[in-house]
Amino acid sequence: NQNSSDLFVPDQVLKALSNLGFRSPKAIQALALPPAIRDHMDIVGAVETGSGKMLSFGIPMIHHILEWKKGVDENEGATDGQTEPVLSLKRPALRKPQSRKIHKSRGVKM
Ligand SMILES: Nc1ncnc2c1ncn2[C@@H]1O[C@H](COP(=O)(O)OP(=O)(O)OP(=O)(O)O)[C@@H](O)[C@H]1O
Repeated sequence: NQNSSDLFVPDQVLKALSNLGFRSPKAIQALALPPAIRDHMDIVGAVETGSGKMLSFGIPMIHHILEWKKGVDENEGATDGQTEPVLSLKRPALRKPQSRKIHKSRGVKM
């Protein structure tokens, strides 16, 4: 099993995942996370239901939001000329417990 720390997942997200009992990535996550997080690539992945797709795109989204937030904080709150991330999930995805818990632990409003 590949360790989650090899996947370029931010430390605070790793901690949140560990608190949820997620200690090693599912196959789709191990494949999708490095190119999505490190290389900012767009990914198309097809695996059967329940294989872990949600966090394959959810974790890179959180990573990009944290990067954006860091930029805003460093500019003392100024957002001029910056793009604000908008997270839009369909209802079934929002109902998933890992969505709520990860966002809550990072203080991101949903
Ligand atoms: N790395 C992980 N370790 C342990 N459990 C995980 C991990 N990633 C996801 N899970 C759990 O596996 C289950 C299925 O994951 P998920 O909902 O992301 O699959 P999915 O492929 O998005 O499914 P669907 O196609 O139905 O949307 C969930 O209960 C989720 O909490």
